[in-house]
Amino acid sequence: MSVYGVQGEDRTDYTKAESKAIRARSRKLLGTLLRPHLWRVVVTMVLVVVAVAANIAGPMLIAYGIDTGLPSIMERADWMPLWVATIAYIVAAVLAGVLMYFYTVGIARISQTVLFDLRRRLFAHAQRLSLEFHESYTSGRIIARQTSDLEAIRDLLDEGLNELVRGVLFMAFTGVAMTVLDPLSGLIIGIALIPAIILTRWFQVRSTLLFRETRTTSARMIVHFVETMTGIRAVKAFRKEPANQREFDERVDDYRDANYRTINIFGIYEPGIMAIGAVTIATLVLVGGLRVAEGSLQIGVLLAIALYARNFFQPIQGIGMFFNGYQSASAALEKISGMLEEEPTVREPGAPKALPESRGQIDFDAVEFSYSSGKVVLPDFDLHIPSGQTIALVGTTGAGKSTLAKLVSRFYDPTEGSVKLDGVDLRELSNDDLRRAVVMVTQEAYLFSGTVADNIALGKPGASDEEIEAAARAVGAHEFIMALPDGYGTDVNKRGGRVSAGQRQLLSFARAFLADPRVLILDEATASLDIPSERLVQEGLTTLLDDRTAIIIAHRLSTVAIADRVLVMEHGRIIEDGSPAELIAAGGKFASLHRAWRESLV
Ligand SMILES: Nc1ncnc2c1ncn2[C@@H]1O[C@H](COP(=O)(O)OP(=O)(O)OP(=O)(O)O)[C@@H](O)[C@H]1O
Repeated sequence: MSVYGVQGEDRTDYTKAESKAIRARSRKLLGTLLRPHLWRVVVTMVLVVVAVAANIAGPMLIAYGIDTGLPSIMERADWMPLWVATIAYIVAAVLAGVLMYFYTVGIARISQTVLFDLRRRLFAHAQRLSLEFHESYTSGRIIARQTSDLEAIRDLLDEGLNELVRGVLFMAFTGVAMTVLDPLSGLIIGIALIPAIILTRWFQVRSTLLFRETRTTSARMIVHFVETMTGIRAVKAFRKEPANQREFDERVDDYRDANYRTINIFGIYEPGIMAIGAVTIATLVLVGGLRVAEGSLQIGVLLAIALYARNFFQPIQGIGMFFNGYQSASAALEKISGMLEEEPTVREPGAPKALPESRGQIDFDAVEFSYSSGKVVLPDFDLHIPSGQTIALVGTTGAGKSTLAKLVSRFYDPTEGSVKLDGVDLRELSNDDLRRAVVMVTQEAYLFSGTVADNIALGKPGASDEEIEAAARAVGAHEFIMALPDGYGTDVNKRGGRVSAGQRQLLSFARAFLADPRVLILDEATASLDIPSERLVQEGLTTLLDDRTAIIIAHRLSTVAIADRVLVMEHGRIIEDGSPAELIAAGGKFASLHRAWRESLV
């Protein structure tokens, strides 16, 4: 099994070599994200080192003030050392504050820029990837990459990393300062660090497991909720409410238990660290106090040691938490880097060929096609469509009609052979030329947020209002548009702007009319249309098909009447090919379909 791209995203049984490859991929991504900010990273690191050092100087200055400043006042009435200590203390505090501000702002700027860059890259990449990718990688997963995964990385960059850097520096500097002031105290704090590390390690291992459990139980709870609500009609129709409620209760129960357990370990960890801190301070004060009494330690030093020790263990919790954030962020980064590793299967050529002036002749030359699953959908396909012809594709479900349409619009490339438009292999055309020449109107007739006019104008960016209206008139959409609250300016997502399925279809016809492609592919949606809307759509269709090559995946036999030629497909092959009249006369498959349809009308 491979770990390339998003494959194996759900696997947990990676071999060592595979894990290494995945980690290397994440590191590489992180590298490319951070490299442009390298100097800024260095500057912020210098800032934080100096800020923490200035902060650490405080207790030492207090020790100096007490041990040197006070005796010199009492013995020589010399106030100078105390003044020096006080002013230095203030300067150090202000310096630490100011530098910490610049560090915080600097690190936030880096992390925000990195996140911005990553978000943009992900979006651009997801749009660039071929339809093949999107047909197998669900939109839910892409959304998770763009939301929860990026949030995990954001949490780490904004909070976790900051706490780690400050915490580690603070502890290291404090340890050094204590050792310099009094080596014995340094040794004591060093010894106290051992149980603190053991406890933190225990917390880290437990909390990783528990956080994972909270995430899983919460996801299971949400999935059940979403499933119930999206299927609420079926739930009510089949009286599934009590069963669903029971299941939901169980999942909430699991989630609650997981949360209890998490809170429980926090309840042990935090007081545990506090207790270690308290025992350490007590020991330091006791040992230090005895030595002060003995005269081998100055009182100011003892005070500084106590001040240091009081804050010493504070950052350790943040450092422990960092590793949790780190784990979810690195899992997120692994998934994101996997998606970014995917390459479009349909690529634009480096040196595209120009499309000759012509009106859309299509040729399938010895085309063989299979989806990545390996099943051959079109085994050996030859087809010549002269320009201007209107083709109706008919056939049983799964025969390969949509596949053929997807090959003409180059959403996929053939496995063998070639598909040509006006004599040029589609693989040699630029995306711009191809999209201008071939337009596919899908069943869903998707409307984007914006006005009716915006939606029609998608066919030809920058189209004038007159052009938009002319297109709408041509396909017979003008009347219903004028009846909308704001006419062409109606927002399609607002109440009142809601359009019916048939009207949506007409809007997508107007869009295609405005685009004026050489080749139009139409996956005709029918089920949702009533007879008057169907008639409306039929009229729009006739205008739309004029003067261009058209391939209609015909679910309705009434559409077939306007076709010049009918292709009947079965198992990826054309089994009948001719004008509607010829095929009816020949008495084959199409004739019997046609007969059944005529009978159903009576
Ligand atoms: N994205 C895909 N990945 C793998 N196999 C696919 C994919 N899309 C379609 N197929 C398979 O290819 C075959 C042809 O499908 P296609 O959608 O072209 O049929 P169709 O004739 O358009 O059917 P319908 O009338 O039901 O839309 C089917 O067996 C289907 O299972």
